[in-house]
Amino acid sequence: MPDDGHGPRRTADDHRLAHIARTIAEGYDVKNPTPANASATANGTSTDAGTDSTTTLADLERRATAHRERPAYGRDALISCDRLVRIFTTDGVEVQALQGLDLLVAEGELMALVGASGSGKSTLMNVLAGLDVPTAGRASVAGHDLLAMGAKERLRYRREAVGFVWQQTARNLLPYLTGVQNVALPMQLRGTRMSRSERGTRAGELLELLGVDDCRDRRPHQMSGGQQQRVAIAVALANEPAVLLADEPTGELDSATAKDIFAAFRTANEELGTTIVIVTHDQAVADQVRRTVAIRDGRTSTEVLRRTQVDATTGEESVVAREYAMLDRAGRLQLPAEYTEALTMRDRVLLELEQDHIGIWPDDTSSPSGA
Ligand SMILES: Nc1ncnc2c1ncn2[C@@H]1O[C@H](COP(=O)(O)OP(=O)(O)OP(=O)(O)O)[C@@H](O)[C@H]1O
Repeated sequence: MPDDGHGPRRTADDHRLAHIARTIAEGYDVKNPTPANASATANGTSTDAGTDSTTTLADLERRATAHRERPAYGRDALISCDRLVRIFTTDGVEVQALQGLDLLVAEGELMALVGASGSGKSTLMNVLAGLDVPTAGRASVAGHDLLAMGAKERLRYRREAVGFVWQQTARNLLPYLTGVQNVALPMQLRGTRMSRSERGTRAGELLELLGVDDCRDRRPHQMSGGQQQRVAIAVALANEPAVLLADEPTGELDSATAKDIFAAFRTANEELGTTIVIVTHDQAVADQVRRTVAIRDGRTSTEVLRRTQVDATTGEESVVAREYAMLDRAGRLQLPAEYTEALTMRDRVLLELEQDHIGIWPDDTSSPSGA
């Protein structure tokens, strides 16, 4: 570019170049760099749109097109949470219960959510259940935008798209109705064209599927805690929701009963194809699902995936579990506390890109020998 001593003079092409760069930077989410148009530093901050002196106009146009045409985040997922934030304000004090949480759940999954007390699990479940509205971010379930729903759609969403089972058995069932009446009630409230006897038949079938047909004519106080929870699952499934949410459904039960309840969720998942998300503290429950996502400080932090492996020589089956750390769209990675503590990693770490992995070392410049 010619410089006449009054600063660089811009040609028409330069203006076009600058315009395209702006388009990329604007349409392009700086928190969401892709290798094609930005890079992430070790602490997760992103650089600009990645232009340098060798970038040509054609490069920029290609990047702008690629950005426009990239598939939307979570497009194929049944549940999609995109940088979800929920801030509670009580007496002027702010609590960030969800701090940019990302989560995708595919249709037909049965997954567990775990995390320390106060990590944000119930807050997330309340958002997914349509009972609470996030402060920022995006969330959609079965095509419903949870931030944009009006009151009418929200009510319909809660009646038809999701079913929930709470920890407190008493919260799930109406005490003066029998098992079959409890299950038939959501169908009645939904206003389906089913006749009373059709509703009764479907309710009976669900109770049978979940192994509690003997609770048909009993009121909740005549059922055990485990039976109440299985009837509660039938209630939650009454309107064939796309998603079943359960917040500590085995929390009030002994471990043998908890196992039965989990088996009932598995039946619902396998027989009806319902997508199920279960919050649990119970490691035995978490161990029985293919995918367990851990939440830490209002964000998804690690994920355990289990798969069945068959020994080639003996033919024996075993379950192999692998733990993964979540890499968010800004390139941020939350390292497990036990790893960072074991190597006294704090504040800053050294990164090195290898051919098939990234090495992470403690910052040796902060030690006297490295200074
Ligand atoms: N309505 C509310 N008002 C103010 N703060 C809240 C509210 N609900 C939740 N919080 C706060 O948000 C944070 C996350 O709470 P949440 O109930 O989601 O955690 P959790 O992981 O479900 O915990 P637990 O396992 O104990 O149920 C906590 O610090 C909690 O005190």
